[in-house]
Amino acid sequence: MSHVLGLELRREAPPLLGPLLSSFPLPAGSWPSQILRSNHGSPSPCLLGAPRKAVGEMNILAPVRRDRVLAELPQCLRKEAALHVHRDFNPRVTCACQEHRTGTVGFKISKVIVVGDLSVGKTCLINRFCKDTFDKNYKATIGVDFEMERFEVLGVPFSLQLWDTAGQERFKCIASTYYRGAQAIIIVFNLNDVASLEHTKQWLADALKENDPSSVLLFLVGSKKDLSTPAQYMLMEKDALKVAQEMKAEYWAVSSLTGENVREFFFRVAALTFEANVLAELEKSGARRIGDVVRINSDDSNLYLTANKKKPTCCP
Ligand SMILES: Nc1nc2c(ncn2[C@@H]2O[C@H](COP(=O)(O)OP(=O)(O)OP(=O)(O)O)[C@@H](O)[C@H]2O)c(=O)[nH]1
Ligand SMILES: [Mg+2]
Repeated sequence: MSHVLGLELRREAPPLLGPLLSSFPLPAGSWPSQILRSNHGSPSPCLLGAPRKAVGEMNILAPVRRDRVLAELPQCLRKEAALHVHRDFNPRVTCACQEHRTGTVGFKISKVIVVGDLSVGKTCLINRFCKDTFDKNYKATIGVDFEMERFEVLGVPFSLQLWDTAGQERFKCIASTYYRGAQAIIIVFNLNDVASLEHTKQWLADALKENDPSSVLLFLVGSKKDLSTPAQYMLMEKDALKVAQEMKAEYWAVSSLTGENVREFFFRVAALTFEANVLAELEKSGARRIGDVVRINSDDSNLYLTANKKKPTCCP
């Protein structure tokens, strides 16, 4: 155990999770073990002794919920700012799943970090998807929190660990120590606050310092859509699409209050992370054919991450 700025951290995963987490990167072996929140946007010392949410409590081995099963590729929101616009999963991925050649995918936890200004709605977004709840009162995240969400993609079990980070400047140093090893970065801004959109570039730069920009998947998410009129939304969307294109991120607009696009968005994150993971496994295992290259940062204006469109040899 150790204490970082008053937060108690467990240094080892429980034995049961050891093999599952062996490939899961964490800074210095640390695990956050509790959610610390205040009721008015500031830390409350009385909460420091609150019951801990241990890693062992994560619902990692429970059966996959029926509504977390993905048989088809969920589509992007806007073709102008999408990671790719293919209608279906990469055929090599579909084929590998049918033939049970997905390597460690299915036993691996993919790390997704959620960053953005304070109060943009990161925690509410995660809670809407994972718990189907919405809290209208602002409770600042202190440091980091996480939720585990299990999926079944093309018949293969797949888990996302969603890391909810603090947007408040004073907690940023704690949160940033958890950026490392992300497979996807979700940068959230408030659709009703243009400054929060401008700040997304800095959030991305900070998150990329700890990650490999060539392999991480980026999502730019506008929150609180329910608070914009259609006209206001259209104006903001124009700017947001531009920023997303510059970042090579996939653009989404959501409301955690109404639930609009929340499920669709996280399904898309799960599907694209899964697809990238299986392709990486195939590459590692040597199944990849010479010349069948995954291009990152493609010149194709719509496709930031795209695979060679030639038919694979393993499928008809
Ligand atoms: N109307 C509306 N309010 C929202 C929505 N999402 C979040 N909020 C409100 O915005 C406030 C901040 O939400 P949080 O999710 O706590 O924000 P956060 O980004 O996690 O903030 P930090 O933890 O400080 O970084 C809360 O009062 C929420 O109720 C939304 O979709 N619509
Ligand atoms: Mg929060």
